[in-house]
Amino acid sequence: MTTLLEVKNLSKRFGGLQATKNVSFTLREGEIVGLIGPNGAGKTTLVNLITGVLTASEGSVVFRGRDVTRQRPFEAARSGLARTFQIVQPFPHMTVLENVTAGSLFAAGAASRAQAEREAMAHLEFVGLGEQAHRPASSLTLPSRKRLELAKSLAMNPRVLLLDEVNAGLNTSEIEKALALMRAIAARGITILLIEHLMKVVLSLSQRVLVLHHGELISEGEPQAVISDPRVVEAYLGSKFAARQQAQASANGGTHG
Ligand SMILES: Nc1ncnc2c1ncn2[C@@H]1O[C@H](COP(=O)(O)OP(=O)(O)OP(=O)(O)O)[C@@H](O)[C@H]1O
Repeated sequence: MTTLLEVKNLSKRFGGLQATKNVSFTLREGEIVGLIGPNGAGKTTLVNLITGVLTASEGSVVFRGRDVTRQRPFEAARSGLARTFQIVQPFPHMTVLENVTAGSLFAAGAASRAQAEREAMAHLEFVGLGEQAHRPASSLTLPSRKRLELAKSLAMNPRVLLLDEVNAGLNTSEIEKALALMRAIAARGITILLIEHLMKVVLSLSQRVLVLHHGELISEGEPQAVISDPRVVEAYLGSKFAARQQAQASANGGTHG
């Protein structure tokens, strides 16, 4: 699998606070990689560094073979590195459709406003917001705003999509729909880095998982190996989660064996 994104020794200090420290990892074409860790671990900071919202104190980001460490957010988006924001901020007075159309026009792929609108509508249908296209963005519920955020980033025609807690606040049936949506995005060939607190989502989607703690990458690998890593259990998952997983694994083993 081709390496798309290479993060090398990325560090960010805010005054005396080390938000990320020497973080290195790669994303390969077509992968879904989960990024987990406790609150304040540095996950959003990492996404901000990769997309040029923040400038790294040290380290580099290479995207499709090009050093993009110093690129600005709009350059990152146009180059195929799109992201969602944890705090969703649509243009409230614009309709849902207008919000996404702005993304299509900005990505410069659209030849005209009419084409941008057609593309935007397709993205809205894809994320399940087709029927709300003509409502003001401010009238959407939080889960729908998260879907709008997703449609806006898809309008950039990304190669890599960095998703920052797009599933927060969803109920059980909405989570099932969200899982299907993430899979459909991956099936389009888009590589996904998924910041996510819902372990059910992380475990069902990710081929690999990265774990940040106090700004450092403390574990990386296949999901099952990562969640049984004692450092991850101690720093993030807790012993109750580990015990539940173990019980579930032996129950499944019993069924199949
Ligand atoms: N602009 C900033 N200025 C100063 N400190 C910051 C800034 N942004 C983040 N931090 C600090 O950096 C650390 C990492 O924060 P970050 O938001 O990246 O964590 P996170 O893993 O995304 O957390 P959460 O799961 O709560 O979203 C925190 O201690 C946070 O307070």
